[in-house]
Amino acid sequence: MNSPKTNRTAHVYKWQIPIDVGVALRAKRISCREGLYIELRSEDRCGWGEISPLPGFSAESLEEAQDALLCWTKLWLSGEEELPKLPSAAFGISCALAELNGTLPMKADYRTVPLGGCETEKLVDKLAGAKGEKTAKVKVGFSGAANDGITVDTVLHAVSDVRLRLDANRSWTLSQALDFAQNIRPHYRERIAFIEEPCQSREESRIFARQTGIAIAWDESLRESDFTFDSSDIAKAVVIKPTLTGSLEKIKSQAEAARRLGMTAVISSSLESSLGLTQLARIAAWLTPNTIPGLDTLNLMRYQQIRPWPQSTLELVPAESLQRLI
Ligand SMILES: O=C(O)CCC(=O)c1ccccc1C(=O)O
Ligand SMILES: [Mg+2]
Repeated sequence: MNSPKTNRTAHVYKWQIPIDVGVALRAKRISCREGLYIELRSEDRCGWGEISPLPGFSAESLEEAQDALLCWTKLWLSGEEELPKLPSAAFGISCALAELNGTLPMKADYRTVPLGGCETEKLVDKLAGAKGEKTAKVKVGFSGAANDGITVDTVLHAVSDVRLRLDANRSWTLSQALDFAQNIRPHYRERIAFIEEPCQSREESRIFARQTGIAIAWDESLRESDFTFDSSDIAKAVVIKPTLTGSLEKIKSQAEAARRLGMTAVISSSLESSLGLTQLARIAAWLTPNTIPGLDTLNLMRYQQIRPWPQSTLELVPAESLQRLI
């Protein structure tokens, strides 16, 4: 059901949250996460969305996203519906519209895959004590490829029921990536669910997968203009970051394209605030019900806003405390 064109109201909020990005962002360090919220009302219904382009990852700036959002809001109030082109704005607005229209299911997947760097002892301790499905995500590519391989092998050896998602963010040449694999015992390699983007080029990453038997996933590649879903692609998974991708419709079509090819689609964070993250948990439960999403980034932030993540002990800042633009 679409909202009637009369009785519409809208607010836009601007916010900043101190953040310690740790290993999540590599060289692109930021100390403050900034963004916008849109709040749409029609009759007695309400929908929220988060628009927070990620510096170093989004092509658009916050200023550009804000201009697009304010312009769209004016048009929506007068009865228009068409989404802006900028991915962060299209994503946040489409979430707000989906909430308003009741098309974003409430059921959420609040499981996360704990995210960390290659600090063996910490990781082994944390995983040894974990219950249920043991999957962790480890950022590699910081301390030399061979070293990373040794660490990964050690963790797979120490925690016999762990599965790892690894992320190299295109750090390695093919020969470095092969050095990494060389240090992981072949029978442990199947417990690497995937490694995201091991090499600088897609073709090298594919050679790495063929030569080592280690599953690879596309993250950055998925958002490049020459990327296509291809049934002969050796990659086992794709990482979908909605803030960097666009509308819910586009997210849905990528998740469906992956499923048709038998690839795993993983909904993942672009360091959204708790409002956006809880919506990503709902999107994951809806579109990728058999896959734990990659949303372990809330604890990098100083506090939550508007909506709390269940079990989080971070302070929750309500809408009334945020700066309202309209
Ligand atoms: O995917 C996850 O599990 C966590 C999110 C994450 O790693 C990330 C977060 C922001 C920007 C880039 C990345 C990345 O995948 O490299
Ligand atoms: Mg990644």
